Amino acid sequence: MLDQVTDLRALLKDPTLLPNKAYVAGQWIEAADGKTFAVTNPARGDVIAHVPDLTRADAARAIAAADKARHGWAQHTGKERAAVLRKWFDLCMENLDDLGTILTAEQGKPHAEAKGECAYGASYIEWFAEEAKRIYGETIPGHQRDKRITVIKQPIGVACSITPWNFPNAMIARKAAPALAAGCGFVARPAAETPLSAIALAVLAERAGVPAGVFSVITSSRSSDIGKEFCENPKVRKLTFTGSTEVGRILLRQAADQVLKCSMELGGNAPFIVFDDADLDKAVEGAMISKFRNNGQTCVCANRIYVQAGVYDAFAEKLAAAVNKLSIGDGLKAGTTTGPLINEDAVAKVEEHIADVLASGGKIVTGGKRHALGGTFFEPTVVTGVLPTAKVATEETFGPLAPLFKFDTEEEIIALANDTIFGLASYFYSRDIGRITRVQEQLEYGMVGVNTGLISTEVAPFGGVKQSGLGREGSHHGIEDYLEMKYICLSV
Ligand SMILES: NC(=O)C1=CN([C@@H]2O[C@H](COP(=O)(O)OP(=O)(O)OC[C@H]3O[C@@H](n4cnc5c(N)ncnc54)[C@H](OP(=O)(O)O)[C@@H]3O)[C@@H](O)[C@H]2O)C=CC1
Ligand SMILES: O=C(O)[C@H](O)CS(=O)(=O)O
Repeated sequence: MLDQVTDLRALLKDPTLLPNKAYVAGQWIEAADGKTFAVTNPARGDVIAHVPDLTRADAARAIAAADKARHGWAQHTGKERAAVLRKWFDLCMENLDDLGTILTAEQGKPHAEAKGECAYGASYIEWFAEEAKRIYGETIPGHQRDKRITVIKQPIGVACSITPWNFPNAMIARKAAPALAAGCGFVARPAAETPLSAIALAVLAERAGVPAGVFSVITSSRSSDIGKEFCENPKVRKLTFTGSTEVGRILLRQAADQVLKCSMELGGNAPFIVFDDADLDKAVEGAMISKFRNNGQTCVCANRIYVQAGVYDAFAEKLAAAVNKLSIGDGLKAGTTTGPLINEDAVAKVEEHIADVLASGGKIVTGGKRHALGGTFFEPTVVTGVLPTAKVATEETFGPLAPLFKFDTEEEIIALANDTIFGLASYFYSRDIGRITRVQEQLEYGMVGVNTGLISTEVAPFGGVKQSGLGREGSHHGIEDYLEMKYICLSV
């Protein structure tokens, strides 16, 4: 338990996973001015570590080191880079228990779920270890008799990442893995709330043989300063960001001056649709995983739950019964299924959305208020009678609120589901193949779960359309964002 731990390392099998330093140019460093910032456990509010509060100058040093080290790294064969990434994957899996403890302590999700995230993150390292060997070019029949045309793919150069607190391991792994597989240099800046998972990943990358300078981790509370360095430093050729659409817009504006290539995994507002012909028990199972994974703090969470009129009451009753089985508590306590929210702002957002639903006649079926545990713990909540004009219909709750909207027809629900600036994930349950075919093609989203509430995997292209992002992560598509295509015309 973390009741009064002032140093998380006391809970680890391998305390060397947390040097509580930043990793820059192959060195474990403090901030030049000695400044640090505290990392707190959201379940208890106690400080579990202090890490260096690096500056823009430190980020510039990491970028310069990456720009120097990347050339030697790119001269490795794909197979040689694959071997290093495979070793990194193996070390992540060997240290899964400790990586999970670190993640739970800084982010709050239950230990089993945290280990699941770290295995999910490692799966991207494993996947791109394999993709490193398959960066193929092509030959094209010449347009003239004396011309020979080839196309080769080369690493884009220095890539920088900015990642959120909700998946502090997997979001970095999902970016660093393709970048390193492609032969890039990589500088990661994790969220200030959750820097420890990134530090542990760097420890294991160093042990796996990633050359000094190729991979750096900038721990800093100065997100804007570091972001500006990433966008303005001419040595940087790629920015990859996961976080809110609001911050994504800021970064895209900043990146424009350098015409910086950007990948953006941004906000979502996923519809979860249950048709009359659905298997209700499977739909409830899918709604639970989609809505309450990470306590509702994922970009692909069901944000709006639409239930066709004929099964609305039955679904609401079944969902509330499942929600009431959740076990709220400290993520390091055995049996916990749901941890705290990340901070007070997150609690306020959930309270705001619930109050808004109630003000327009909605009803609480279960939950609805802060949990008796106090702090940022919140009762998982189901509300009915939600109107299309509710805030939760257009804003991302990012918390444990399941708002049930009623609908009548297929045409009506397609229009409602698509009526958003977002387009990341969507889900629907039906057993009618004609309806499944029509609906999956009409939903304007980057990802569609049909009769499932969990779609994230390294083998498929993860990403959104509209204002949910640019580019895809994972799958054989994921490495393309870290490569440049070169056309060579040889006159013979
Ligand atoms: N599409 C996807 O895959 C995902 C999308 N998201 C979205 O992100 C939001 C929740 O995550 P949250 O962390 O609050 O999102 P934020 O967008 O607030 O923060 C994301 C990251 O950006 C950093 N940041 C914030 N402002 C700036 C800036 N001006 N310049 C550079 N970096 C900055 C943050 O640093 P710091 O926290 O230290 O300030 C953090 O590391 C939700 O909207 C969610 O939907 C989240 C995860 C995945
Ligand atoms: O940050 C997120 O919300 C993740 O992208 C969700 S997932 O990849 O773990 O599904």
